[in-house]
Amino acid sequence: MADTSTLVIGTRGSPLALAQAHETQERFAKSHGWTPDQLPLAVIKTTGDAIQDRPLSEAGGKGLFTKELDIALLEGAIDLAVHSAKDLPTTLPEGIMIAGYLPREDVRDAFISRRFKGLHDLPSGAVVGSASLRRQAELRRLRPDLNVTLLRGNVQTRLAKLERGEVDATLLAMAGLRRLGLTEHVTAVLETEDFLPAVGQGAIAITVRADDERVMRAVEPILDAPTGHALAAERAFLTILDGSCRTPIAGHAHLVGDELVFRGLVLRPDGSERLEVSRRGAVSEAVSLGREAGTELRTRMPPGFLDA
Ligand SMILES: NCc1[nH]cc(CCC(=O)O)c1CC(=O)O
Repeated sequence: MADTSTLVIGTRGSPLALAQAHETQERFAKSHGWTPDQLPLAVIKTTGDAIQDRPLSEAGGKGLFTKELDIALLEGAIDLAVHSAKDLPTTLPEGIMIAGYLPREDVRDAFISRRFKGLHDLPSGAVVGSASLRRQAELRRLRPDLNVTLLRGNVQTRLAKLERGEVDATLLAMAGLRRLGLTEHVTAVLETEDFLPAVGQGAIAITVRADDERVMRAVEPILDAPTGHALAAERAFLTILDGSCRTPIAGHAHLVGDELVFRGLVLRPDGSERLEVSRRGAVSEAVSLGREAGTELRTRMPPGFLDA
């Protein structure tokens, strides 16, 4: 391994992943005065990057974006990995842990269209593309008259498909658009009350080797505690419901004063049914709060809901 003042950052190669890795370097520069050459980037291609034609839920789920980075961490080729928290599986491989999260970006989803001002201005039959089961199901629930289709690719690819007229509208995370400097494309921002984000949306997770205290100590000053509390609740909620990665699930926690306020929901993929839960509690209870919310939804779900 390199000397004590060098850490190799592992990242995927997509423009968003690179922006997140650069943000991590900048936060190290601010808090430690480290220059980018002390934090070299190792760009690692993941299985998920190669799959463009199918929903990832069908191809094998979230681990597709993390497996190669996990291996690089465990082999010592990198010292930390930078991920969109939203894309991290609930269970990580033995020997790897989440050190924490950078301060969260905007958690909301954006509505993007060239011709229509908002979700409710879309004419019946309009084509709305998304790769997210959660967004597809919420769209179908709010507007059963729309033609909701699969739209894959990275953020830029999706915007290009929209420009070419392949779809009338799409939804993307504000966080990614902000980090890429692409907010000029946003037509309307969907408030969390109306359109609940995915668990982890807007947060950047840093993973490390579970036994590497040197790296953990170095990373600690750039981590954000409020984001950590929110993510603890959200990920605990997801863990309880994660029976199938084909289930549309949303969950969001945030601090109000020193209290954690959480909302979560599950939907049938066709949008015909939607179950919602909310909880408030102390930050110290973040994990049990998330678990209880998940358990409540499980008990309220009709048989077969998760397999629909
Ligand atoms: N699954 C793709 C993905 N993973 C993270 C983001 C955006 C950034 C974030 O949510 O933190 C996106 C694109 C999107 O949902 O628009």
